[in-house]
Amino acid sequence: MTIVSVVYQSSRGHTRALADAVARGAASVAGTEVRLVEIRGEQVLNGRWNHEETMAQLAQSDAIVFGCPTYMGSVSAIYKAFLEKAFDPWLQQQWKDKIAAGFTNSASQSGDKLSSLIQLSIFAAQMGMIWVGVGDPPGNNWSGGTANDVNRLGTWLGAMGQSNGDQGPELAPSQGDRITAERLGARVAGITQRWMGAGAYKTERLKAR
Ligand SMILES: Cc1cc2nc3c(=O)[nH]c(=O)nc-3n(C[C@H](O)[C@H](O)[C@H](O)COP(=O)(O)O)c2cc1C
Repeated sequence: MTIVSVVYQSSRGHTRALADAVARGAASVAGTEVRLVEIRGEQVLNGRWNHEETMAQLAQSDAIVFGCPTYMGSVSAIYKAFLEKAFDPWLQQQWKDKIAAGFTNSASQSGDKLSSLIQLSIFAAQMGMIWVGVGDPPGNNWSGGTANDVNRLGTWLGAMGQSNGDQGPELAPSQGDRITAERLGARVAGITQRWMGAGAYKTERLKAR
């Protein structure tokens, strides 16, 4: 079994919906154990995040998928406090060569969400991890497109979700965003199996048009 952890923070539930989708996708790959881990505000004390059980779980993981809402154009403060705790495993290069990926969610179509994915990917690079992006072509970029298209926000560094501020997580993010996150989870799990020598990974190709 390879272990994929999805470690996320969510205040209103939209990012949780994406985390659930990533976990669902990873679990669809046979031989993968998925761990869904929530970073919580009450775990931050005097500006420092800590939760030993979470850190122990992450140390055991072959892949870690990071996700949080975009707040003021960057990762949420609670999540940043968690990222800073990773200075401890960094000292022993504990997460080096684990597979990594990321996702974020915000209210605006852009909302400067890319900034959060850049932040997460730089973090993963600092940790010596191997970053996996979204492997899907863009959707919703033509007259017949809809928010239910796969990769409807046209992003590759990580998965994005857009959630209207007046809708709860039962409605937002869109089905397209959820499917994109699910497919990222499956991609991470498959690549992790190949990386760990535990299984084959078949690259999807598109037919010539
Ligand atoms: C403090 C704060 C800052 C925010 N900053 C942004 C932002 O920069 N861009 C954006 O599009 N939405 C922004 N939002 C909206 C949230 O990203 C959005 O409500 C998101 O769905 C919250 O995710 P959650 O439901 O997982 O908590 C902000 C919300 C809050 C509370």
